[in-house]
Amino acid sequence: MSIENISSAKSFGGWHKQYSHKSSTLGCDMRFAIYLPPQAGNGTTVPVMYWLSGLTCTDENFMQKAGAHRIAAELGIAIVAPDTSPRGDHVPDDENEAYDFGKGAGFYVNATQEPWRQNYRMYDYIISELPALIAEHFPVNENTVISGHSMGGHGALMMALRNPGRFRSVTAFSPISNPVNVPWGQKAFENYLGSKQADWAAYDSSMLMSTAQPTAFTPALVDQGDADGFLKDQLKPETLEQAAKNSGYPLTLRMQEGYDHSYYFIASFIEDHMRFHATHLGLTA
Ligand SMILES: N[C@@H](CCC(=O)N[C@@H](CS)C(=O)NCC(=O)O)C(=O)O
Repeated sequence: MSIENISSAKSFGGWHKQYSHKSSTLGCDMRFAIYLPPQAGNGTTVPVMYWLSGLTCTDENFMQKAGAHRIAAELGIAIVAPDTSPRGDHVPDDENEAYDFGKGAGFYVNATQEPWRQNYRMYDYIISELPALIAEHFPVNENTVISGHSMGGHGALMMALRNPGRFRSVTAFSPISNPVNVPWGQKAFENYLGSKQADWAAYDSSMLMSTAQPTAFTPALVDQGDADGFLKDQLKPETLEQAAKNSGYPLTLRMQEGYDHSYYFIASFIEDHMRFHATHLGLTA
């Protein structure tokens, strides 16, 4: 599978690079970004943190705003930031180009409904196609962790819950914790997955966590700002907390006083998240 480099910039002794490639899963050209820490290369492979962004984002928001390169360089962790949906003029979008559905809002699911199902297959893209591409082209090893924000926090938790043993640890900022019960999730799932709510459960972190078996536990850290304007209606961290209590899941959920939904919040705590991952990757945190 070939990839085309579209930008390179040295950062904290490592490299931030953007690539485009033809995605067979999504049926379109896609862009992703990778941060390679200075330890990567010359025979040395490094672990990877996948970062899943939220609504309206591309590969750029996290890389430009989170301030994660310094700590990734110190710990020796590569970061891969994919886009949040399929792209291109031939890819269907919300009829009103709404920010919360269609392009920029793939919700990390495999759509089953027309006209979305040909392109909107972000679950398979993140779980299968992209990691294979990263392993083929970059000095990374199989040790993988996953994090995300909001829609991407839902994506990160859901992917860790559905793939026991795949990720050493998972963290999320302000995740959409119970998408089947909030407007963002209901709009996306109804369109992508159809009106049968039973088909939505496989993508709901709270439902998955509530019944998780101890053999399938992945250590999880979630931060949520208590001044987040989306907290009450869209995010529902209390549902995730209850789910963890039900199954005994190793979830640490921290309410952070005064923080909102923005990248200022992410930048304030990303170091904690990366050190949490480093501990579970067996690196010096
Ligand atoms: N009302 C906002 C909702 C979208 C939003 O808050 N997106 C979050 C993720 S859910 C984000 O990361 N935005 C991009 C950024 O802050 O760089 C908008 O229309 O942009």
